[in-house]
Amino acid sequence: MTQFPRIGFIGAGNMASALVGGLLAKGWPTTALMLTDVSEAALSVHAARGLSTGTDNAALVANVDIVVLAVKPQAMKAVTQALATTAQQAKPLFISIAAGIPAESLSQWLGGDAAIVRAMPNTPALVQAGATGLYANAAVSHEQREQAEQVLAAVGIALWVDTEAKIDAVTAVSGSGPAYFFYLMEAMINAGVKLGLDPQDARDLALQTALGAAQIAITADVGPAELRRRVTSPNGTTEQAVAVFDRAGLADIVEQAMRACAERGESLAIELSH
Ligand SMILES: NC(=O)C1=CN([C@@H]2O[C@H](COP(=O)(O)OP(=O)(O)OC[C@H]3O[C@@H](n4cnc5c(N)ncnc54)[C@H](OP(=O)(O)O)[C@@H]3O)[C@@H](O)[C@H]2O)C=CC1
Ligand SMILES: O=C(O)[C@@H]1CCC=N1
Repeated sequence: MTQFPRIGFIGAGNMASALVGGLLAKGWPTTALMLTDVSEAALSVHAARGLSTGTDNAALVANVDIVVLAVKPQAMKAVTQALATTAQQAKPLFISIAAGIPAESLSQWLGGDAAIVRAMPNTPALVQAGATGLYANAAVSHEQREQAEQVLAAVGIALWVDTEAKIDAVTAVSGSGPAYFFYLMEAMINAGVKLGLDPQDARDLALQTALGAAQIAITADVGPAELRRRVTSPNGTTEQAVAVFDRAGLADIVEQAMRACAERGESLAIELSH
Protein backbone atom coordinates (compact mmCIF):
# COMPACT_ATOMS: atom_id res chain seq x y z
CA MET A 1 0.00 0.00 0.00
CA THR A 2 1.24 3.52 -0.79
CA GLN A 3 2.09 5.20 2.49
CA PHE A 4 -0.14 8.16 1.67
CA PRO A 5 -2.65 7.36 -1.09
CA ARG A 6 -3.33 10.33 -3.38
CA ILE A 7 -6.81 11.63 -2.57
CA GLY A 8 -8.91 13.82 -4.83
CA PHE A 9 -11.98 15.58 -3.47
CA ILE A 10 -14.80 16.45 -5.86
CA GLY A 11 -16.61 19.24 -4.06
CA ALA A 12 -14.57 21.48 -1.76
CA GLY A 13 -17.34 22.52 0.61
CA ASN A 14 -17.91 22.11 4.34
CA MET A 15 -17.25 18.40 4.75
CA ALA A 16 -14.40 18.12 2.24
CA SER A 17 -12.73 21.10 3.91
CA ALA A 18 -13.07 19.49 7.34
CA LEU A 19 -11.52 16.25 6.04
CA VAL A 20 -8.70 18.04 4.22
CA GLY A 21 -7.97 20.21 7.25
CA GLY A 22 -7.83 17.14 9.48
CA LEU A 23 -5.61 15.20 7.08
CA LEU A 24 -3.18 18.12 6.72
CA ALA A 25 -2.99 18.55 10.49
CA LYS A 26 -2.30 14.82 10.73
CA GLY A 27 0.68 15.19 8.38
CA TRP A 28 -0.85 14.08 5.09
CA PRO A 29 1.42 15.55 2.36
CA THR A 30 -0.01 18.50 0.45
CA THR A 31 1.13 16.79 -2.76
CA ALA A 32 -1.23 13.87 -2.05
CA LEU A 33 -4.36 16.02 -1.69
CA MET A 34 -6.22 17.72 -4.51
CA LEU A 35 -9.66 19.23 -4.94
CA THR A 36 -12.06 20.27 -7.63
CA ASP A 37 -15.15 22.43 -7.34
CA VAL A 38 -17.37 24.57 -9.54
CA SER A 39 -16.78 27.45 -7.14
CA GLU A 40 -13.44 29.31 -7.25
CA ALA A 41 -14.25 30.72 -3.82
CA ALA A 42 -14.47 27.22 -2.35
CA LEU A 43 -11.12 26.30 -3.89
CA SER A 44 -9.19 29.46 -3.02
CA VAL A 45 -8.64 28.57 0.63
CA HIS A 46 -7.13 25.22 -0.40
CA ALA A 47 -5.01 26.71 -3.17
CA ALA A 48 -3.70 29.27 -0.67
CA ARG A 49 -2.23 26.47 1.43
CA GLY A 50 -0.49 24.84 -1.49
CA LEU A 51 -2.97 22.18 -2.55
CA SER A 52 -3.64 21.40 -6.19
CA THR A 53 -7.08 22.69 -7.15
CA GLY A 54 -9.09 22.88 -10.35
CA THR A 55 -12.43 22.53 -12.04
CA ASP A 56 -11.78 19.42 -14.16
CA ASN A 57 -13.30 16.49 -12.26
CA ALA A 58 -12.22 13.89 -14.85
CA ALA A 59 -8.58 15.03 -14.72
CA LEU A 60 -8.69 14.64 -10.96
CA VAL A 61 -10.12 11.10 -11.21
CA ALA A 62 -7.32 10.12 -13.60
CA ASN A 63 -4.63 11.29 -11.18
CA VAL A 64 -5.51 9.90 -7.75
CA ASP A 65 -5.87 6.59 -5.92
CA ILE A 66 -9.00 7.64 -4.06
CA VAL A 67 -11.79 9.95 -5.22
CA VAL A 68 -13.90 11.41 -2.42
CA LEU A 69 -17.30 12.35 -3.82
CA ALA A 70 -18.17 15.34 -1.63
CA VAL A 71 -20.92 17.13 -3.53
CA LYS A 72 -24.51 17.42 -2.32
CA PRO A 73 -26.64 14.31 -2.89
CA GLN A 74 -28.72 16.23 -5.47
CA ALA A 75 -25.59 16.85 -7.59
CA MET A 76 -24.22 13.32 -7.38
CA LYS A 77 -25.89 11.75 -10.43
CA ALA A 78 -24.74 14.42 -12.88
CA VAL A 79 -21.24 14.53 -11.38
CA THR A 80 -20.69 10.77 -11.49
CA GLN A 81 -22.28 10.17 -14.91
CA ALA A 82 -19.89 12.72 -16.40
CA LEU A 83 -17.01 10.67 -14.96
CA ALA A 84 -18.01 7.25 -16.30
CA THR A 85 -15.46 7.01 -19.12
CA THR A 86 -12.54 8.12 -16.94
CA ALA A 87 -13.70 5.96 -14.05
CA GLN A 88 -13.74 2.86 -16.24
CA GLN A 89 -10.18 3.57 -17.42
CA ALA A 90 -8.61 4.71 -14.15
CA LYS A 91 -10.56 2.42 -11.78
CA PRO A 92 -9.86 4.40 -8.57
CA LEU A 93 -11.57 3.77 -5.27
CA PHE A 94 -14.57 6.07 -4.86
CA ILE A 95 -15.52 7.15 -1.36
CA SER A 96 -18.96 8.76 -1.36
CA ILE A 97 -19.75 10.82 1.70
CA ALA A 98 -23.21 11.76 0.43
CA ALA A 99 -26.21 11.04 2.61
CA GLY A 100 -28.71 8.69 1.02
CA ILE A 101 -27.23 7.82 -2.37
CA PRO A 102 -26.87 4.01 -2.63
CA ALA A 103 -23.57 2.45 -3.71
CA GLU A 104 -25.41 0.56 -6.46
CA SER A 105 -26.60 3.82 -8.06
CA LEU A 106 -23.14 5.36 -7.85
CA SER A 107 -21.60 2.27 -9.40
CA GLN A 108 -24.07 2.33 -12.30
CA TRP A 109 -23.61 6.06 -12.91
CA LEU A 110 -19.84 5.51 -12.95
CA GLY A 111 -20.21 2.96 -15.74
CA GLY A 112 -20.68 -0.21 -13.68
CA ASP A 113 -18.56 -2.35 -11.36
CA ALA A 114 -17.04 0.67 -9.60
CA ALA A 115 -15.34 0.20 -6.24
CA ILE A 116 -17.46 2.25 -3.85
CA VAL A 117 -17.06 2.86 -0.16
CA ARG A 118 -19.91 4.77 1.40
CA ALA A 119 -18.58 6.82 4.27
CA MET A 120 -20.53 8.97 6.68
CA PRO A 121 -17.98 11.25 8.38
CA ASN A 122 -18.62 14.37 10.45
CA THR A 123 -17.13 17.84 10.67
CA PRO A 124 -15.07 17.23 13.86
CA ALA A 125 -12.70 15.45 11.43
CA LEU A 126 -11.21 18.94 11.16
CA VAL A 127 -9.72 18.53 14.65
CA GLN A 128 -9.06 14.77 14.36
CA ALA A 129 -12.11 14.09 16.51
CA GLY A 130 -14.22 12.78 13.65
CA ALA A 131 -16.50 9.75 13.77
CA THR A 132 -17.11 7.86 10.55
CA GLY A 133 -19.17 4.84 9.55
CA LEU A 134 -17.99 2.91 6.48
CA TYR A 135 -19.60 0.41 4.13
CA ALA A 136 -17.92 -1.19 1.09
CA ASN A 137 -19.54 -2.68 -1.99
CA ALA A 138 -18.37 -6.01 -3.43
CA ALA A 139 -16.02 -4.39 -5.96
CA VAL A 140 -13.82 -2.91 -3.21
CA SER A 141 -10.56 -4.86 -2.80
CA HIS A 142 -9.00 -5.68 0.54
CA GLU A 143 -6.29 -3.08 -0.10
CA GLN A 144 -8.86 -0.41 -0.99
CA ARG A 145 -10.78 -1.21 2.16
CA GLU A 146 -7.62 -0.65 4.18
CA GLN A 147 -6.95 2.60 2.31
CA ALA A 148 -10.44 3.92 3.02
CA GLU A 149 -10.03 3.09 6.69
CA GLN A 150 -6.55 4.66 6.72
CA VAL A 151 -7.95 7.96 5.42
CA LEU A 152 -10.94 8.21 7.75
CA ALA A 153 -9.11 6.83 10.80
CA ALA A 154 -6.47 9.55 10.30
CA VAL A 155 -9.06 12.13 11.35
CA GLY A 156 -10.88 10.31 14.15
CA ILE A 157 -12.53 6.96 14.70
CA ALA A 158 -13.70 4.92 11.72
CA LEU A 159 -15.79 1.79 11.96
CA TRP A 160 -17.31 -0.57 9.40
CA VAL A 161 -21.01 -1.39 9.36
CA ASP A 162 -22.20 -4.67 7.90
CA THR A 163 -25.21 -3.42 5.93
CA GLU A 164 -25.58 -0.32 3.79
CA ALA A 165 -28.85 0.54 5.54
CA LYS A 166 -26.88 1.16 8.73
CA ILE A 167 -25.24 4.19 7.08
CA ASP A 168 -28.57 5.99 7.66
CA ALA A 169 -28.33 5.14 11.37
CA VAL A 170 -24.71 6.37 11.43
CA THR A 171 -25.93 9.60 9.82
CA ALA A 172 -28.53 9.99 12.58
CA VAL A 173 -25.98 9.42 15.35
CA SER A 174 -22.73 10.97 14.20
CA GLY A 175 -23.03 12.43 10.69
CA SER A 176 -25.65 14.96 11.76
CA GLY A 177 -24.80 14.57 15.45
CA PRO A 178 -22.51 17.60 15.78
CA ALA A 179 -25.49 19.81 14.91
CA TYR A 180 -27.48 18.41 17.87
CA PHE A 181 -24.69 19.28 20.28
CA PHE A 182 -24.27 22.73 18.72
CA TYR A 183 -28.03 23.23 19.15
CA LEU A 184 -27.74 22.33 22.83
CA MET A 185 -24.75 24.66 23.19
CA GLU A 186 -26.72 27.52 21.63
CA ALA A 187 -29.65 26.87 23.96
CA MET A 188 -27.41 26.69 27.05
CA ILE A 189 -25.58 29.89 26.15
CA ASN A 190 -28.85 31.77 25.54
CA ALA A 191 -30.34 30.47 28.78
CA GLY A 192 -27.15 31.38 30.68
CA VAL A 193 -27.44 34.95 29.41
CA LYS A 194 -31.10 35.08 30.45
CA LEU A 195 -29.99 33.94 33.91
CA GLY A 196 -27.74 37.00 34.09
CA LEU A 197 -24.34 35.88 32.78
CA ASP A 198 -22.22 37.95 30.48
CA PRO A 199 -22.57 36.38 26.94
CA GLN A 200 -18.84 35.62 26.71
CA ASP A 201 -18.87 33.97 30.13
CA ALA A 202 -21.98 31.94 29.24
CA ARG A 203 -20.27 30.78 26.05
CA ASP A 204 -16.97 29.88 27.73
CA LEU A 205 -18.69 27.98 30.54
CA ALA A 206 -21.10 26.10 28.25
CA LEU A 207 -18.48 25.07 25.69
CA GLN A 208 -15.90 24.02 28.27
CA THR A 209 -18.61 21.97 29.95
CA ALA A 210 -19.42 20.23 26.65
CA LEU A 211 -15.74 19.46 26.11
CA GLY A 212 -15.27 18.20 29.64
CA ALA A 213 -18.41 16.07 29.57
CA ALA A 214 -17.34 14.45 26.28
CA GLN A 215 -13.80 13.82 27.53
CA ILE A 216 -14.95 12.28 30.78
CA ALA A 217 -17.58 10.14 29.00
CA ILE A 218 -14.96 8.82 26.57
CA THR A 219 -12.38 7.99 29.23
CA ALA A 220 -14.57 6.83 32.15
CA ASP A 221 -15.07 3.17 32.92
CA VAL A 222 -18.78 3.76 33.53
CA GLY A 223 -21.48 4.88 31.11
CA PRO A 224 -23.21 8.26 30.71
CA ALA A 225 -26.09 7.26 32.99
CA GLU A 226 -23.72 6.74 35.95
CA LEU A 227 -21.78 9.90 35.12
CA ARG A 228 -25.05 11.82 35.17
CA ARG A 229 -25.95 10.26 38.52
CA ARG A 230 -22.61 11.46 39.94
CA VAL A 231 -23.51 15.06 39.06
CA THR A 232 -27.02 14.75 40.42
CA SER A 233 -27.06 15.27 44.18
CA PRO A 234 -30.21 14.00 45.91
CA ASN A 235 -32.61 16.87 46.31
CA GLY A 236 -30.06 19.19 44.70
CA THR A 237 -29.98 21.47 41.65
CA THR A 238 -29.28 19.04 38.77
CA GLU A 239 -32.23 16.90 39.83
CA GLN A 240 -34.51 19.86 39.13
CA ALA A 241 -33.06 20.39 35.66
CA VAL A 242 -33.29 16.71 34.73
CA ALA A 243 -36.87 16.56 36.01
CA VAL A 244 -37.76 19.32 33.52
CA PHE A 245 -36.08 17.33 30.72
CA ASP A 246 -38.02 14.23 31.73
CA ARG A 247 -41.37 16.03 31.94
CA ALA A 248 -40.77 17.46 28.46
CA GLY A 249 -39.92 13.98 27.16
CA LEU A 250 -36.48 15.01 25.96
CA ALA A 251 -35.23 11.43 25.43
CA ASP A 252 -38.27 10.74 23.26
CA ILE A 253 -37.71 13.99 21.36
CA VAL A 254 -34.11 12.98 20.67
CA GLU A 255 -35.27 9.59 19.39
CA GLN A 256 -37.89 11.22 17.14
CA ALA A 257 -35.29 13.63 15.77
CA MET A 258 -32.85 10.84 15.01
CA ARG A 259 -35.56 8.74 13.35
CA ALA A 260 -36.47 11.72 11.16
CA CYS A 261 -32.80 12.08 10.23
CA ALA A 262 -32.39 8.40 9.30
CA GLU A 263 -35.69 8.43 7.38
CA ARG A 264 -34.46 11.41 5.37
CA GLY A 265 -31.46 9.28 4.36
CA GLU A 266 -33.90 6.62 3.12
CA SER A 267 -36.11 9.10 1.28
CA LEU A 268 -33.09 10.79 -0.36
CA ALA A 269 -32.20 7.35 -1.71
CA ILE A 270 -35.70 6.91 -3.16
CA GLU A 271 -35.72 10.43 -4.66
CA LEU A 272 -32.23 10.43 -6.10
CA SER A 273 -31.18 6.86 -6.91
CA HIS A 274 -32.59 6.66 -10.46
N1 LIG B 1 -21.69 18.97 6.14
C1 LIG B 1 -21.61 17.88 6.90
O1 LIG B 1 -21.49 17.94 8.15
C2 LIG B 1 -21.65 16.52 6.26
C3 LIG B 1 -21.92 16.37 4.91
N2 LIG B 1 -21.94 15.12 4.36
C4 LIG B 1 -22.18 14.97 2.91
O2 LIG B 1 -21.13 15.65 2.26
C5 LIG B 1 -21.60 16.14 1.01
C6 LIG B 1 -21.18 17.60 0.88
O3 LIG B 1 -21.82 18.32 1.92
P1 LIG B 1 -21.27 19.76 2.32
O4 LIG B 1 -19.79 19.75 2.31
O5 LIG B 1 -21.99 20.15 3.55
O6 LIG B 1 -21.80 20.59 1.05
P2 LIG B 1 -21.25 21.92 0.42
O7 LIG B 1 -22.36 22.51 -0.37
O8 LIG B 1 -20.58 22.74 1.48
O9 LIG B 1 -20.09 21.41 -0.58
C7 LIG B 1 -20.33 20.85 -1.84
C8 LIG B 1 -19.46 21.58 -2.85
O10 LIG B 1 -19.56 20.92 -4.09
C9 LIG B 1 -19.62 21.91 -5.10
N3 LIG B 1 -20.11 21.35 -6.35
C10 LIG B 1 -21.38 21.36 -6.87
N4 LIG B 1 -21.40 20.78 -8.09
C11 LIG B 1 -20.11 20.39 -8.35
C12 LIG B 1 -19.48 19.76 -9.46
N5 LIG B 1 -20.18 19.42 -10.56
N6 LIG B 1 -18.16 19.50 -9.40
C13 LIG B 1 -17.44 19.87 -8.31
N7 LIG B 1 -17.98 20.49 -7.24
C14 LIG B 1 -19.30 20.75 -7.25
C15 LIG B 1 -20.51 22.96 -4.48
O11 LIG B 1 -20.44 24.18 -5.18
P3 LIG B 1 -21.79 25.12 -5.15
O12 LIG B 1 -22.07 25.42 -3.72
O13 LIG B 1 -21.39 26.32 -5.96
O14 LIG B 1 -22.89 24.29 -5.79
C16 LIG B 1 -19.92 23.03 -3.08
O15 LIG B 1 -18.79 23.92 -3.03
C17 LIG B 1 -23.10 15.94 0.96
O16 LIG B 1 -23.39 14.91 0.06
C18 LIG B 1 -23.47 15.58 2.39
O17 LIG B 1 -24.53 14.66 2.43
C19 LIG B 1 -21.65 14.00 5.09
C20 LIG B 1 -21.37 14.09 6.41
C21 LIG B 1 -21.40 15.34 7.12
O1 LIG C 1 -27.49 17.41 6.67
C1 LIG C 1 -27.04 16.62 5.83
O2 LIG C 1 -27.79 16.16 4.94
C2 LIG C 1 -25.59 16.23 5.88
C3 LIG C 1 -25.41 14.75 6.05
C4 LIG C 1 -24.95 14.54 7.45
C5 LIG C 1 -24.65 15.89 7.92
N1 LIG C 1 -24.96 16.79 7.04
